Amino acid sequence: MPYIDLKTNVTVSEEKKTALKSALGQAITLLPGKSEQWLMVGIQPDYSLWFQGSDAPAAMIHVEVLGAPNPSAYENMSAKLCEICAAELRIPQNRVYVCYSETANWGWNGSNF
Ligand SMILES: O=C(O)c1cc2cc(O)c(O)cc2[nH]1
Repeated sequence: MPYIDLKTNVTVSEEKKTALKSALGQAITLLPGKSEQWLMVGIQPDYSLWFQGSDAPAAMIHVEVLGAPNPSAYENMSAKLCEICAAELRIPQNRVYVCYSETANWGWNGSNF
């Protein structure tokens, strides 16, 4: 049950949101045991976001996962997420932060995994 929350100061069309959702659904498979089947995605366009004092196109991505994937998987995931931001949103890869959170306690459908 991963969750990806993408905030960006770029405007994102509905069509592009769908493309992003699908790309993120593929990207999550880079983390062993994770898949789009349990993935929740949030996309927040037009977000007030500054990086290095500039509001040029940028993105902040939070990836939350149950458990603790191998750190090398996070390397691959960061590369892919930055590629997606560049390809889909025209955001330079050096204006994208990716932050990972791991938790042992995750609720769904009235109880915890
Ligand atoms: O995506 C995961 O991390 C995930 C999905 C899933 C489904 C399930 O029934 C479990 O007991 C654990 C679990 N983890």
